[in-house]
Amino acid sequence: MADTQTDVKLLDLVDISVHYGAVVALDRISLGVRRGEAVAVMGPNGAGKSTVLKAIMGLAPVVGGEVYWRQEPLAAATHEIVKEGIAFVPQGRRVFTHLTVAENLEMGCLYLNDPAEKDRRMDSVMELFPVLHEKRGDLASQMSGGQQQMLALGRGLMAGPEVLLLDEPTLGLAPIVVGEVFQKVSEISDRLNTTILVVEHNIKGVLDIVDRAYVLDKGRVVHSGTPQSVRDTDILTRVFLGQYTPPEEE
Ligand SMILES: Nc1ncnc2c1ncn2[C@@H]1O[C@H](COP(=O)(O)OP(=O)(O)OP(=O)(O)O)[C@@H](O)[C@H]1O
Repeated sequence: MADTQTDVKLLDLVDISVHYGAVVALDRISLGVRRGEAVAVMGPNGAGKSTVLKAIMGLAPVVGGEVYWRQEPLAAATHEIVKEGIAFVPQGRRVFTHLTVAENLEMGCLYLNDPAEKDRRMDSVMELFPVLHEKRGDLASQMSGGQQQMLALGRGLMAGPEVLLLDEPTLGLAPIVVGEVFQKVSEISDRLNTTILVVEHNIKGVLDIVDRAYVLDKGRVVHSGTPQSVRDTDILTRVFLGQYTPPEEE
């Protein structure tokens, strides 16, 4: 459960702007996640959702603002961020298809020089995802899309993260599998108490498993609050139909 008594964020983006040349992908957005929370980032295509995660990972051209991690500016290089306790599960799963399931999982904690801890994490991931245990010797290429997504989540967990960043975990999956992925994300949040920031296009599914949500439109936060606060407004309809006008322009 999140520490909702305080507004202290474990991961906090303050006034972040990202420009890709003339394209303003993020325009002074502020959003964050408290320890133990599961938070969704939603919005139409091109709203800037993936860029939020890339800005945290040092993979986007941030031109203004600051990313704070445990209340200090996040200064680690992209390849070092996982050691800080932040794991990124990218869009499209990106598993290593020519490696086995177990080898893919090991890739999640390459930097770890503690075989006992590696085994402990492997056991914990296999317990959470029985299918990965069952198929541990199979090539990842032999797995279905849903199983590859479980593998991608498992690989992220092998880093032993405090925060898991998930970019569209249900994209391209069959409806029946979508429910299973949300169920697993929910278990990761509830059972492992891992803090989660998830970008997701499946509004209904994601609102059922998060504590809070941000709605983005054209690089700005246009709503933030509990899932119920999102359901109670017509903000999503307006942004998805392109009918949202920022207050200062109304
Ligand atoms: N590498 C890039 N070069 C140029 N423009 C980019 C790049 N990456 C993203 N953009 C632009 O930045 C804006 C935000 O993109 P982003 O991918 O973050 O949106 P999104 O909300 O995740 O969209 P989607 O739901 O389609 O994935 C878009 O206008 C996009 O075209």
